[in-house]
Amino acid sequence: MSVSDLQKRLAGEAAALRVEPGMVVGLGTGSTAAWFVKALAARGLTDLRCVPTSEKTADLARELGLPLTTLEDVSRIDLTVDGADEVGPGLALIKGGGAALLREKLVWEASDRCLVIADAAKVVPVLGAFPLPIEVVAFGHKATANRIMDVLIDHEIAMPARLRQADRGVVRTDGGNVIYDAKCQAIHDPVRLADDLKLITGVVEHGLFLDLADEAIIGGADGVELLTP
Ligand SMILES: O=C(CO)[C@H](O)[C@H](O)COP(=O)(O)O
Repeated sequence: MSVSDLQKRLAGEAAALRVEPGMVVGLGTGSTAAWFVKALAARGLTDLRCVPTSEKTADLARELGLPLTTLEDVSRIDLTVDGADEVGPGLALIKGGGAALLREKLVWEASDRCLVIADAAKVVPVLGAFPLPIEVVAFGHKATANRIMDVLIDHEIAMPARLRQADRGVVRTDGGNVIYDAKCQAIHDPVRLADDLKLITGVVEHGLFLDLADEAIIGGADGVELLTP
């Protein structure tokens, strides 16, 4: 197992210990969240109800016997545990590397507590080295991308956002949207950028998760470290 995988696993296992019987738990998406899901299933807690943030996580949770529910069927989620692509100052995050940002944000916003889990390499002094995912409605997405570019230029970001592709062609999210990844290098005003992106018609969501995380468990060389905003 690679060093980063080991650190992800440590963080996921530590987070699973935070879950109590009877809780409604939000299950994040990605390789770190998968460690959490496996460790949670291994605890065999009773009366859990789990809200997955993607079809992929739902499949894993189902396979491991975790009881699933949906955001429509629960009024609140007690605790959501999810990974991140970057963890910046104040626990401002970039998420969406796994294309689940919209469902993730919906689940996070319905949660009483949100716990981020990550390996140490994800902790950064300034957000933006990881390309910022922006989820866009497929209809007219090239026109929307032009308007995203205008906003990026206004934020002194010169690189155009790139349509996310995989081996099988353009990546579609679980909701059928496409993703543009914006190479920002450094995001100096994440709050203004988040607001400006949300104002563009056709932008469904972006991967800036600001003021949402309550705590982070970071896996490192010497075990786990806790971070708070
Ligand atoms: O936001 C996400 C998915 O949309 C993931 O949490 C993020 O990409 C981190 O993934 P990993 O744990 O595999 O590094």
